[in-house]
Amino acid sequence: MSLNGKVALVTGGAQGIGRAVVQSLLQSSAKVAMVDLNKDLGEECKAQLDAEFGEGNCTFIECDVANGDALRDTFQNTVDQFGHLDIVINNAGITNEKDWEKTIQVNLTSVIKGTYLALEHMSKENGKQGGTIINVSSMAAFMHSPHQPVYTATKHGVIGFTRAMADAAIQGDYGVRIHALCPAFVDTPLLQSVEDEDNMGKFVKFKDDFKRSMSKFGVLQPSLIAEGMMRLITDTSLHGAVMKITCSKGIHFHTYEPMSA
Ligand SMILES: NC(=O)C1=CN([C@@H]2O[C@H](COP(=O)(O)OP(=O)(O)OC[C@H]3O[C@@H](n4cnc5c(N)ncnc54)[C@H](O)[C@@H]3O)[C@@H](O)[C@H]2O)C=CC1
Ligand SMILES: CCCCC/C=C\C=C\C(=O)C/C=C\C/C=C\CCCC(=O)O
Repeated sequence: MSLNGKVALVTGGAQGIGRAVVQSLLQSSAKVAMVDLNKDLGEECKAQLDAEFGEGNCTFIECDVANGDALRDTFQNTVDQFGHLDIVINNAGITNEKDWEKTIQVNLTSVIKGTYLALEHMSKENGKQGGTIINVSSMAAFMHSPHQPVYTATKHGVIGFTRAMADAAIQGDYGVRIHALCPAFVDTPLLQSVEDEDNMGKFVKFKDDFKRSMSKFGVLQPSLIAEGMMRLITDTSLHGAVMKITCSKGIHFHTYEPMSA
C-alpha cells in the first residue's frame, strides 16, 4: 500500500528496529523524519537513504528524546519541513539498570511526551487531520526477567499508557489510532548491551538467565518488526491494538478480557 503524501516521525530511527521501519516507510513512499541522539550514525544513515530513495524524502533530526523541549522542537521542525504529520513511532529505548532513572525517562516518559506531541499535531480535537501512533513496548511487558527490572517496568508502563490513550482517542473522537508493539528478542545492537556491567549494574550477574531465554525463544530480524508496524499503520480497522511478534507465533495480537467495571 502506498503512503504517498504521508509524513512519519520515527524516534531512535538511525539503528536497529527504528532504522528498519524508516526504510519500510520510505519504500511505501512516505516522507520520514528520522530522529536520533546519535548524530554520526544519523547522518551516515540519511546519506545511504538519500542514495536509495532520492533526496528530500528523509530528514535526520538530532534529538535526545529525554529532553522535552528538544522533542517539542523536533515535532515542529518535522511539520515545518514536510507540512504536516500523519504517523509517529515512539521507538527510542535503552536498557540501563545502573542509570535506571534515565531508562524510565527514555523508555516511558519520552513515549508519553511523544504521544501528547503527536496528538497536538494530529488530533481532530486540535483541528488536525488524524493519524497513527505506535508506541514500542516489548514482550518484557508480559513476562519478567531478574536481569532487567526497570526495563521490564517501563515496558509494562508503555502498554498501560497506550491502551488508556487509545480508549481516550476513541471516546474523544481524535481521529488518531494508537497502538503498542511488543517484539520478542530482535537482532540489534541493544541486545549486546545486556552483557555490559556499565549498563546492567549488579544485575549483570543474571546475564546467563537472559542468554538462556534468548536461545529458548530465538531472535527475530528487524525487518519482521517493520512488517508488523506497516500492518498497524495501513490496516485502518485496527484501533488500540497490542501487537506481539515472536519466533513461535510470528505477528499476532494480545487479547484482553472485557472490562467488568
Ligand atoms: N532489540 C530487542 O531485542 C528489542 C527491542 N525492543 C525495543 O525496541 C526499541 C528499539 O530497540 P533497538 O532497535 O533494539 O535498539 P538499538 O539500540 O539498536 O537502537 C536504538 C536507537 O535509539 C537511539 N536512542 C537511544 N536513546 C535515545 C534518546 N534518548 N533519544 C533519541 N534516540 C535515542 C539510539 O541512538 C539508536 O539509534 C526500544 O524501545 C527497545 O526497548 C523491544 C523488544 C525487543
Ligand atoms: C525480560 C528480558 C528483558 C531484556 C532486555 C534486553 C533486551 C530487550 C529485549 C526485549 O525487549 C525482549 C524481551 C523479552 C521477551 C523475549 C522473548 C519472549 C518470547 C515469547 C514467546 O516466544 O512466546
